[in-house]
Amino acid sequence: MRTLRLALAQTNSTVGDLDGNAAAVVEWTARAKRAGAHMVAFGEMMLTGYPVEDLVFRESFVRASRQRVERLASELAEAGLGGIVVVVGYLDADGPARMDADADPGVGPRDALAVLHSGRVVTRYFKHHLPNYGVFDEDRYFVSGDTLEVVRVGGVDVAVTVCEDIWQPGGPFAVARQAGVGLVVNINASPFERDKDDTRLSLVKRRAAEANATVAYVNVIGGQDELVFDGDTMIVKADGELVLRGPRFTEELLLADLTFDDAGDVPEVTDAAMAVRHTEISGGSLPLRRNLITPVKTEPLSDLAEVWGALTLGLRDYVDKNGFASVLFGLSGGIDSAVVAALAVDALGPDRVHAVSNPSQYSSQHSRDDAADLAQRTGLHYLVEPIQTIVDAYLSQLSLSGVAVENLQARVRGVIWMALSNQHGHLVLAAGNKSEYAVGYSTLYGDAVGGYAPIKDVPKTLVFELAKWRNAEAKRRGEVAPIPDNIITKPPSAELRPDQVDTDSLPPYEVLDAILAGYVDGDAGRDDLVAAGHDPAIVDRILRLVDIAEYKRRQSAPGTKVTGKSFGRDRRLPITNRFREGDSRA
Ligand SMILES: Nc1ncnc2c1ncn2[C@@H]1O[C@H](COP(=O)(O)OP(=O)(O)OC[C@H]2O[C@@H]([n+]3cccc(C(=O)O)c3)[C@H](O)[C@@H]2O)[C@@H](O)[C@H]1O
Ligand SMILES: Nc1ncnc2c1ncn2[C@@H]1O[C@H](COP(=O)(O)OP(=O)(O)OP(=O)(O)O)[C@@H](O)[C@H]1O
Ligand SMILES: NC(=O)CC[C@H](N)C(=O)O
Repeated sequence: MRTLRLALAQTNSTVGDLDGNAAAVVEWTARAKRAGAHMVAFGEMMLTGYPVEDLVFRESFVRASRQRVERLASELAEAGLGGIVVVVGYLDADGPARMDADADPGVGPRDALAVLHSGRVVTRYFKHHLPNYGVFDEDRYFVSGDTLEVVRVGGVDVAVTVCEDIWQPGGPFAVARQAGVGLVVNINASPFERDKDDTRLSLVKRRAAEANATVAYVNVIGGQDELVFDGDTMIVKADGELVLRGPRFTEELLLADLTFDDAGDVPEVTDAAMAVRHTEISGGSLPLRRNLITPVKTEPLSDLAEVWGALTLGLRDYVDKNGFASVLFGLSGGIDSAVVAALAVDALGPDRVHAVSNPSQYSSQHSRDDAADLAQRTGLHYLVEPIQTIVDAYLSQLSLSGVAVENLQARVRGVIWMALSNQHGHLVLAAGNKSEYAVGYSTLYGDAVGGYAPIKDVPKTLVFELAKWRNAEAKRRGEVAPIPDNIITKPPSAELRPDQVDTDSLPPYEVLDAILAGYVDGDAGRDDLVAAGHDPAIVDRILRLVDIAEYKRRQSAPGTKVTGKSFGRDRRLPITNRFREGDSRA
């Protein structure tokens, strides 16, 4: 029997920061070595960050990545870490991108993995299955690898694979079984989506059974524009036993001692879906420290806790990775900006959060009081900048009425936030939720301004649930609840005209969100929604609102994806579009 002490480094990388990411690999490898690990695996594209999008088309970037991985191998050896096997994701290419008309279809950019040892790149593996759905566009960028890489480490045969390789049957995992490997390492950049942890665990179990091997699944964490990576690193044995499960949303080095039969002679694999290449790093048993490793088994998070974790990490990383010291937003005393405030304080600490109350003649006293109360509870910086004199100055010059006057108020607020941003360098946050983005219920260049929209993918009904959950969480921890109860219980209102409430223009949010879940997230048609029991007149009205608001969404700030289908890359629709649901009915 052979024992391999495996380390899985669940780390946070930054797109384009090759030196910073390489330094993190050296630092975490040193930690793995101190813990007595023989092998350490990092996430997909750890060296470049993920996804690098059209940077793939720049030869200079590809070259920088290729050179950096070679240099990383020597830096590890220079740091006395050459004896540990390091598996790390990076961008490679063995030919020009396919957008080049003369490109050979068999070569091009590769979503690659390098195995580093003794100061050099011992071998490379190119991702076989390329995801090309939802937020992924890998057929645009990469050429699929066709060779499974097996490295022998301490007499154990280890196959290495990349992310999507584990999501599809019949690929590298089936070939790994034919190659008789003991362990399959799968390195990931798998973005968060509600309930994805349940999907992942059963997926890893299925692939472990398919490979008849232990599977080590390592995922990155961190925010990258609209995506947030949630970790959930795990090890599962061939029989489905869960050996280790890492935390969500935090960096962690996870360790396990894994026992295998001797690898013996290399089996000949013929007639497999992929070729198999073997590289021997060390055939003899590796020395094992006597200290016992008890692998971590993190308990799953509740649904709301994981959404909150994703939203705070997505916001924090957007702010930090883009170099902002602070954020600013309008705090109305309504539920949306209250939840954004609580998230921002959790993500950044109250000292980096600035909220502005901009009362107008229609702002109720309770909204002003609720905003001030929230500021006091959370300790964020709070400023009151009334807008009425500025609105009146516009109205004295322009003859406006109705929605134009409503929108003017929202726009004056937007101008104030952007002026404060320009003056003090705060990132402006847009407080709109997914239901509002869906139906266009926001003012362009008004409350929709901002560089980041933290709850853009959170339907209004979920905004309420999160507010209640966050307050209950505070109570459980013996802390002050951040959101005043009145904000949660009062009816939502834009307060842009006397006695306005959201239900003047929209159906109740429970009804709206159920229709949006079908139409936006599920791509259901009008007839499917009516057949599902929704009121036909409401369906017709909502679908029309969604269709004609495409132009607003296209101009909107990015925000953290938490649902199966977020606005943006997940859902791409033409702005100029005359198709209306129902038009094609016979
Ligand atoms: N296809 C297209 N492509 C490009 N631009 C297009 C366009 N169609 C209209 N436009 C432009 O967009 C303008 C209309 O958009 P916009 O100015 O935003 O105005 P609009 O959508 O007409 O009104 C904003 C709505 O949002 C509601 N609101 C505002 C603020 C906060 C809240 C809340 O509670 O969260 C709700 C408000 O009550 C009102 O119903 C047009 O005047 C035109 O300039
Ligand atoms: N009086 C105000 N002071 C500061 N910001 C405001 C004010 N009114 C609106 N805003 C900003 O405009 C955004 C949209 O306003 P709106 O009133 O629709 O949202 P809300 O008050 O957060 O939530 P809801 O009205 O849905 O309960 C707010 O989230 C807030 O950022
Ligand atoms: N980077 C990838 O290949 C990710 C795709 C995969 N289906 C996931 O969401 O985890």
